[in-house]
Amino acid sequence: MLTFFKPWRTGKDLKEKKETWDSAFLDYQFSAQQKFLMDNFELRFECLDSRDDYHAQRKAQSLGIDPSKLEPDFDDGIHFGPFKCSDDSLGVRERRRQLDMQEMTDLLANTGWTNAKCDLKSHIPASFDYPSMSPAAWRLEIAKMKSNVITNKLKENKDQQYNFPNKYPDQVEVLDQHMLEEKLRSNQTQKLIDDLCLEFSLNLEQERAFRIVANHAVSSISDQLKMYIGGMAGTGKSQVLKTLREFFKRRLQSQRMIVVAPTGTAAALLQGSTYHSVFGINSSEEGEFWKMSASQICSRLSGVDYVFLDEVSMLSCKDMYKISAKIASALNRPLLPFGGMNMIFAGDFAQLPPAMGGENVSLYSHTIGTSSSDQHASIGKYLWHQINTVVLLRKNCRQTGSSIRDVKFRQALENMRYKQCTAEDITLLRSLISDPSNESRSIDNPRFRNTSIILTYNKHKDVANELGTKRFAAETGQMLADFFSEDEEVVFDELPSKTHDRKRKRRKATKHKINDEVQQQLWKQSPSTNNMQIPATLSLCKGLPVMIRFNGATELCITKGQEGTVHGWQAGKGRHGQLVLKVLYVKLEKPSTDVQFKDLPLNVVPITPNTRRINCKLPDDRIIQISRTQVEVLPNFAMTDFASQGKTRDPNVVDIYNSRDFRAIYTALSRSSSADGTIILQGFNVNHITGGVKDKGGYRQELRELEILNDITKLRENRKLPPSIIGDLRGSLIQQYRSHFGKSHTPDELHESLV
Ligand SMILES: Nc1ncnc2c1ncn2[C@@H]1O[C@H](COP(=O)(O)OP(=O)(O)OP(=O)(O)O)[C@@H](O)[C@H]1O
Repeated sequence: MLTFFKPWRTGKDLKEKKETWDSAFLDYQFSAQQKFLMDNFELRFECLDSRDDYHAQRKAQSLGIDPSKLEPDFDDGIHFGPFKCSDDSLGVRERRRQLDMQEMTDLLANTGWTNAKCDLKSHIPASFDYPSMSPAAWRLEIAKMKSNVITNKLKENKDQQYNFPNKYPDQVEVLDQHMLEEKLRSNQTQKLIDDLCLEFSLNLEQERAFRIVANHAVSSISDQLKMYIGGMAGTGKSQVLKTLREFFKRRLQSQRMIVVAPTGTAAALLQGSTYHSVFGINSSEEGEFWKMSASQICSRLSGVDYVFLDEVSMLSCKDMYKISAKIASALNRPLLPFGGMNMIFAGDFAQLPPAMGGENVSLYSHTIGTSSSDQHASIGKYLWHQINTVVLLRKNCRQTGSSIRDVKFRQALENMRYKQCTAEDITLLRSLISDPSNESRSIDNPRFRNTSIILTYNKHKDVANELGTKRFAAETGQMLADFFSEDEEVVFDELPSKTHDRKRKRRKATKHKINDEVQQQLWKQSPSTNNMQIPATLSLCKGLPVMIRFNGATELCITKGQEGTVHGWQAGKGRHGQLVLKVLYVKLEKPSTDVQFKDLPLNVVPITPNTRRINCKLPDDRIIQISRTQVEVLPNFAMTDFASQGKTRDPNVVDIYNSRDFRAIYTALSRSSSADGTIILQGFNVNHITGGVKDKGGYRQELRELEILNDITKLRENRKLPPSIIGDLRGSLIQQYRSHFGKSHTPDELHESLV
């Protein structure tokens, strides 16, 4: 403070040789203004603490916790002191959570869903002699197999690679005989494109989307492709992807296209990877923490010309920026959007927005770009507006039934996208609600009772999983084995009361054994009480349906969202003498590719425990940070709407009573392929699906603009695009379109609620 406020040229001006700093400080007469400034010196650090609190609140929100009830010291454990916990001090939030869970328990019990009445003994796998390998040895084996798959892929890529003419004009390139044979090849290629359209029975729009990419891929000089394939759920966006994959495969160029998605579940469905793992982007929600250099990403992108990113609605503007920046830095082309890589985005904006931040951070958010606070998000939105080729698919290939109810169901879903359900739609949707008095339309019907339920909150998922597990054990005549987590308390160093350094110090953390009383409390807590949903206690039996909850090795289908059943396990004793899982063997359900581990049956994979640092809620509402070691799987009797996005499910059981808005309801219901294959567990909020999207400015504008871009793309493909409509950006294209066709002109297929 003296150096700041006392005039000085040498140290002696500040204090005499024998004087202490303290006495020099006390002797100096600071002015009132200086004292005021000194009082506020800690302001910055207080702001940083507030920022951390805010982040913690947002995290809590994602856990379904009311942030207004958060204690001010919800941070990272620093204020926490030694753990103490007592049963009789239930916190407000915990009490409410338990009430909510009880409601769901009662609801399921009243429908008869919890009663054991089938004989499922055939679901128990035969006993098997597992190789006696430690978890570490299995981890090594997984790493080895994963690296083999990657090496083989790279080798295949190298063998298949041949030089394509340079895509960038004004650059000289030596062409070989290979290029002279191009004409012959181009005829063969056109035949291949035609054949594939027939083989995959592509409809008109699907074919248009496929041809745009395929022709781009065979053209010797093409601009960077920046494309979006949209359309309502089930219109076959993934089908176009399948056709493209086959196209590249038949041309021995599989390496040219990679497929990525924002979540492990979506990626697993497409046999792709999360974009985090491919581009080395960290994500706490997906539990992915990558340290990848630009050269590593570059080697991953070697030979890749197309990136297909599905479920784009779940991407935030910031995510878009990160993806572009990573690709540009890996390819060393910082001046080009996405580093010049051809990008194909697919998805439906009527489905769920990003999990963290929702609509406000989505690609169509109206608030992004209006403040200077988040430039990355603004750049991300600008990048999204670089997409100038749009194909909107119209024909619903999922709900294809021709019965009157199916036609009505399709219409209701179509109207739901625009929050414009009619009275007739509501009547139809009400007829889908589970009816205990009608055996065929009850959730207790054998057709529906063994299907996992799509719902909104993780706490409700916990209830369904717990009750479903008990029921399954009873129906298979097995005892449940409880496997407990190994937890350690994470204690942070105290921060000095005054920070002299401008730089904020990172607090060191040390791990300590948790006392038995608190450990018992933690083991009773359900998975949704921690931010990564790692179960404290896993109750398992053989054949039990489970879902893998971490991205271990996408190449071996050990991916977050992959479904399977328990095949067997190796157990041991933990620090508290409790039963712990050493290895869980999971039989994969419909894996995207067969996985064969040595000495294990086909598609049985070993899952070993992971150690993660998590925020865990105690019954008295305090949030503590612990380090938990556990096998990351959960029973699969329910899943959240986020996990369901992209799936086709028949039958489809949904609980949309708590859905946040029309997009969540639409996502859950549109998984189904027929009206009769759909059961709604309880009622729904009619206001969520009626009233139109007039108040959803960004969403409405996005849909309108995509329709115009779709029209422009169609005109361009048919060579009917007026020459005045040129450009590379959404804004200018739409402006020229409007000035050519008139401001009030709208594409023919624009939904009436968007007019
Ligand atoms: N041209 C087609 N011919 C026959 N079946 C098709 C066709 N296109 C798609 N399907 C089928 O329709 C269903 C839905 O298709 P798909 O999953 O590709 O839709 P989507 O648009 O990606 O859906 P979502 O938005 O929900 O992810 C799938 O079962 C798929 O096999």
